[in-house]
Amino acid sequence: MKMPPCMVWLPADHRLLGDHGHQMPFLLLGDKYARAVKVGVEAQPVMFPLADVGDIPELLSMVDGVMLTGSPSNVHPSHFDEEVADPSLPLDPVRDTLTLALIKACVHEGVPLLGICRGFQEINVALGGTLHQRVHEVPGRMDHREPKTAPFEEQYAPRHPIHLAPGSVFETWAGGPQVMVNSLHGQGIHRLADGLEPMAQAPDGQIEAVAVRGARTFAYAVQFHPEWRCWENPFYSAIFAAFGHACRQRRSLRLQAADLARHRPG
Ligand SMILES: N[C@@H](CCC(=O)NCCCC(=O)O)C(=O)O
Repeated sequence: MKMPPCMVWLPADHRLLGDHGHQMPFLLLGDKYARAVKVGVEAQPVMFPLADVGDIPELLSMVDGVMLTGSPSNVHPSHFDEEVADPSLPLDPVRDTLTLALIKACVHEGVPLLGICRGFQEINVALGGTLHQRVHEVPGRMDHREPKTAPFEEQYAPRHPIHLAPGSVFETWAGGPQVMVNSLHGQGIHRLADGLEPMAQAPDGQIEAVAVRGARTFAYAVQFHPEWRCWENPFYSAIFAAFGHACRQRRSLRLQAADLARHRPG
């Protein structure tokens, strides 16, 4: 019997699109994230448009993993008891409401979870941590933002090294103690949530990868963008391959549970 594809949930961004003053709300998912799931994870990306917090238990029972994508929008600072530092930057409160609850559910239920950039920041905030709203204005920190007017190949090019926790899976995936990564973020971890363990740091000390302490399955997040042409980068592709392995493990358990339920008498 052909196994059904692994299903990975990528929550949508919410943006107003349009011109001439007429804008409509859209639900968006970046192609490169969906493609990284398709090619790197070998799974089917699903978005569940308009999903809300009450839908999480049922929708989680239908998927094998959750991937929280990057986004130009920032996590609303009210979630870490701050005022908005730069009102010119986009926010996405609808996404915040869903993802912050979804993260807790994934950790509680043991659903494989991968956070990328904004997703990395959401995981830290959901578990009680805080963010620098403008890393580049923090004394001693580099400017981690991308050159916005440069071609995408330059924006997503390797920008700085990260030093990996000795003996960690990240060191294994990288094949050594440090590796170059891209960098496209203005926000970053300030206070690390107690439930997270740092896995990598930039030369200026900025945390660049974390693991959920005591997780029963894959539960990692990265500040950089491994989805960018992941099939061309052994480190990036190793992250998605490990995520895919965890998703397939969950799929087997899910299908076994469904089979038992079907054959349960009465
Ligand atoms: N807005 C946050 C997160 C930055 C982020 O996710 N950048 C990527 C945006 C484009 C893409 O999806 O690749 C911050 O500024 O720190």
